[in-house]
Amino acid sequence: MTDGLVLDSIGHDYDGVPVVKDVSLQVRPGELVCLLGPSGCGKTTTLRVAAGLEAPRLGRVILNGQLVSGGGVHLPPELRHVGFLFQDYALFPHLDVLGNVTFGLRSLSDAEREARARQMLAQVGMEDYARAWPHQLSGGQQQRVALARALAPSPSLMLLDEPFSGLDKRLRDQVRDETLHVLKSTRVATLMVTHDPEEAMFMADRIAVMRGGEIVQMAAPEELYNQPRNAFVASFFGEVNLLEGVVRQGNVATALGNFPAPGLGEGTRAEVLIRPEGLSLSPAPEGEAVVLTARPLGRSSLVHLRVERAGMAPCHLHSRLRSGTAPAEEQRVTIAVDATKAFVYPIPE
Ligand SMILES: Nc1ncnc2c1ncn2[C@@H]1O[C@H](COP(=O)(O)OP(=O)(O)OP(=O)(O)O)[C@@H](O)[C@H]1O
Repeated sequence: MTDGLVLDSIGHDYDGVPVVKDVSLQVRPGELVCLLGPSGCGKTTTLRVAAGLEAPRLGRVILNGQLVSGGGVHLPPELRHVGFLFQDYALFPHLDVLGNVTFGLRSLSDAEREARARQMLAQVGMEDYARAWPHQLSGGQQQRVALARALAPSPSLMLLDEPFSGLDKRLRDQVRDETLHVLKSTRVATLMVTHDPEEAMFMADRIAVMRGGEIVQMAAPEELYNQPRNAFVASFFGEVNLLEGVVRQGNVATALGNFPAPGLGEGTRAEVLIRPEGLSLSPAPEGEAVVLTARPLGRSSLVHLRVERAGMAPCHLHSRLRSGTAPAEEQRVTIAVDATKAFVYPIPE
């Protein structure tokens, strides 16, 4: 038996238009997995399938070893033992905080319900607000109560859909941090939808990057950043410099020199993506690049470069350097490339 959530070859469409295509993933107890991708790529539909709000057209959903969707079975959400946290926290306005958190604890005695609810409120730092009304709470406080309410029945799976997008930036960072710690301490399996790569990297043990209804790559954040499978994933996780060329004898020739292109055939058009922090600069009167501007951005500086190499079209690149180490404007420099921050992919025909 596999604990946690298993989505096995899920396919779903609306009015005959496929929006989720052959999605398989697993979320283990104690693990937080993010579905990440641009608007309309099928993240929410995948989450709704896991919740039981949609019956998938293809594939199976298995929760703690029990088949809950597929093969003629479809268990409704209320029988799945799943906790929800969505963007609009939707606390019940006619119940106070304690009433909201005890709401889902039907099978316990009154005293047990209250004890459990108070325990959950303490876990999210809201024990002093048990008798407050939702409208008296800030957005962040409402979100914490919603988290306590969702976790109170000890669900076997938590589903979060853009849960922080209604909060302003400073509050969002704080609530995100608290939510991560509470989820981790309860060891509940969690599947979360976000379109924000930074948020996914902050929250997730593993991220499933989606595009056009499919999972393009699923891995730990570090692996996605350092070993992206294609140009879409590489550029989704941060700025990249883009150079193009044609493969000759196993290399792509660019304005920054040759890059190995293992596995790509002679004459293949290829793109080289290099993260700005992968370009380091040394002042040199005969250098191939000139500094256009250098902008301090807190801990780092972003240097704009114009690269001129004989026989190649000039190109504009960005280098990100430790603050205080940027060369002066109009300085000539040579560029060294950190090969671990450069990625070569064939350009699709
Ligand atoms: N109930 C529905 N009926 C018809 N089409 C729908 C329905 N729900 C979603 N869609 C469409 O299915 C596609 C996938 O939507 P989904 O909400 O799963 O994507 P998403 O990645 O979560 O995007 P977003 O971040 O914008 O919510 C979109 O093209 C959307 O317009």
